[in-house]
Amino acid sequence: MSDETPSRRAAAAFAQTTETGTPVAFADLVALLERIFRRHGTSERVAAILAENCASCERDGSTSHGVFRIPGYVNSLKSGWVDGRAEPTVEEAGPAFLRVDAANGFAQPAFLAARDRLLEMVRESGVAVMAIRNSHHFSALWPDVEPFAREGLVALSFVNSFACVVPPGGKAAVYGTNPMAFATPVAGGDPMVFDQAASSMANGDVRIAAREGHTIPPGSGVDRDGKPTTDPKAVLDGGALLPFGGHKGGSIAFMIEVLAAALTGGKYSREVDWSAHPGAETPCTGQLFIVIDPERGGTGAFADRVAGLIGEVKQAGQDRMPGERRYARRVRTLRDGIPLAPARLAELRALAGDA
Ligand SMILES: NC(=O)C1=CN([C@@H]2O[C@H](COP(=O)(O)OP(=O)(O)OC[C@H]3O[C@@H](n4cnc5c(N)ncnc54)[C@H](OP(=O)(O)O)[C@@H]3O)[C@@H](O)[C@H]2O)C=CC1
Ligand SMILES: O=C([O-])C1=[NH+]CCC1
Repeated sequence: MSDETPSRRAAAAFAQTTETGTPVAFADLVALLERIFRRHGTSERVAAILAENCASCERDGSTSHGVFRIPGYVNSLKSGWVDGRAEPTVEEAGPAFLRVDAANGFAQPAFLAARDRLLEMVRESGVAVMAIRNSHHFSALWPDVEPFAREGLVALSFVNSFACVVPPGGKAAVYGTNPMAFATPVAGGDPMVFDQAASSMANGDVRIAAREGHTIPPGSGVDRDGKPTTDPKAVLDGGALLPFGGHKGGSIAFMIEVLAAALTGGKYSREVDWSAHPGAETPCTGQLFIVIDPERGGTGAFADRVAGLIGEVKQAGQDRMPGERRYARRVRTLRDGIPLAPARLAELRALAGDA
């Protein structure tokens, strides 16, 4: 399998340093992360949800949003920027529209608080929308959407983040790295899930590249003077990323600001102001879900048709579909343990207060 996206190359470079680390069983990693979250002020429920989510990212090799992010979660909690005990409120805005106020808490517990009702709405109406606001999303999106596809549904999700991406030709960062994810059932196989930033790279991968001393690919970002740079530190220090694919990625970043912020009542990436909370890292914005029952299309063969299309794509020469790398790593790490660099493991144990 080739891994040619710039951010995947950066993540792979990071992953290589951890592949040789201490193998940790998935359940043990979840338990360790849960202790960290509880120790830093989240409720038991929030700790369990975030620990499972973050450990799943590490298990699947989504390293830009795995345990690398734990100090960021902790710093946001310590700074008082995010409420680890927030109680989301769920409101019905119509027969197929849920509005969720995450109350300055994390996005995943807010999402899970409304998920069962969303599923009922999809079964009743064939489609339903969940609009979450005042939510901190600091993770990958695939853990949110993959389970829908395993339940036979098509799901889309969009999140905006904090201003660190300039519009094409622009000088000021307006957009976040703004990921979107899509998940569909596939007959006889795992769901096809793609989950990608609207920027050339995720901010997390730029930070990993800076920490590991790697350059980033040409065309990924600009420095504080708007000049192209391959130095990740210049991007982080007053510079910015570019959207992927020029104006086309710029339009997707724009759409995601509209769907995840304007529509939900969350903040635009540009409006995120954490200056009063030094150390905070989790952007407080919004998230939109659209979930569809594909059986309402009436073909009776939806998942077979998708499987057929994937067959044709591969026959035409694409060596793998999005998600397949993650699934392969999931099998491997559930069997052999998740390799963690000893220094990283020690850091996590210290954050958990382990002796
Ligand atoms: N919460 C937030 O605000 C943000 C979160 N993120 C998260 O960061 C993560 C990384 O984003 P990004 O760097 O854009 O992702 P990548 O470019 O690494 O990957 C994007 C998608 O393309 C797939 N893919 C990668 N290489 C190939 C290939 N050679 N052939 C076919 N498919 C391929 C990946 O599948 P696979 O996973 O199987 O490799 C993935 O679904 C995402 O999970 C995203 O949600 C990003 C920005 C902000
Ligand atoms: O990697 C990224 O771009 C981000 N992850 C969470 C907020 C932004």
